[in-house]
Amino acid sequence: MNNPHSAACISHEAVTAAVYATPSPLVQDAVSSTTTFRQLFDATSSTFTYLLGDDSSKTAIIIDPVLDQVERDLQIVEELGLTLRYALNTHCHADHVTGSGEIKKRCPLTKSAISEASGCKADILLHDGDEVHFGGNILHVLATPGHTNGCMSYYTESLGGMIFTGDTLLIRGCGRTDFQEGNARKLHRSVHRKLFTLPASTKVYPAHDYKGHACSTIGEEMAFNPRLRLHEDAFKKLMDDLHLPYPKMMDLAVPANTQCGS
Ligand SMILES: N[C@@H](CCC(=O)N[C@@H](CSS)C(=O)NCC(=O)O)C(=O)O
Repeated sequence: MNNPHSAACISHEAVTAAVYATPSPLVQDAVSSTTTFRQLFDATSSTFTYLLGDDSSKTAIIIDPVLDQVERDLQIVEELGLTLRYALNTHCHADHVTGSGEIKKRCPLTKSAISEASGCKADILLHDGDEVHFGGNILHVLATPGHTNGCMSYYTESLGGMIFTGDTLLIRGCGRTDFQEGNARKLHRSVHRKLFTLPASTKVYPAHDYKGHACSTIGEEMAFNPRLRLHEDAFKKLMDDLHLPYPKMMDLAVPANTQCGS
């Protein structure tokens, strides 16, 4: 099924208005039964995978699974008695192969999802303002292009407010913008116009960390992120001058991830 509106979404306008207002009315009125949250790490690619479970319905979602860690991830899902409904990707990763396809093979009830703008195949193609429901919980989909054109961040009011930023916003850093339609100005605008309008207490969970961090908050990143504190022109110059080597697995990962969980 390629239509997200039947499977995962309602009321785009209401969500968009609520998510961008500060403080969000949804944050104040949130009713949620998410009590299971796991941050998992793949040391080879320095990738974080997130598992969120709804304790009432025992349904769960996984964000940015890594192929090499599917065994580990599904063991936790099983041990906690959860049923995976969605395997979401924040974008088409260039440094590792997504676990979505393998998870779908082993858990037939799980649907893969990624943004339509990514150009990747998946069961559900997401758009800005969509919602992903699991049990009593809602994940709000925010388009945050810049690292790639199809980058999405996922926001939930559960557990005091969490944003899964993919490679858009890293802790005290951000995703590079020198390939896969990367665009420094777009990334700066995504962060300042969307992520930095969330409540300051919102916890930030990125897709990667290379320095030993695990979590931050929107308020902390607004104050201390050395890249995103810069104005747009200075940010673009900094990003244009990074000259980082390409990810080792890029030539394998991008074609594989374009097929995603199809
Ligand atoms: N050495 C790693 C790749 C490291 C890297 O380029 N990370 C990306 C995200 S994965 S495409 C990035 O945006 N980094 C930002 C930065 O400032 O380092 C490998 O070979 O896989």
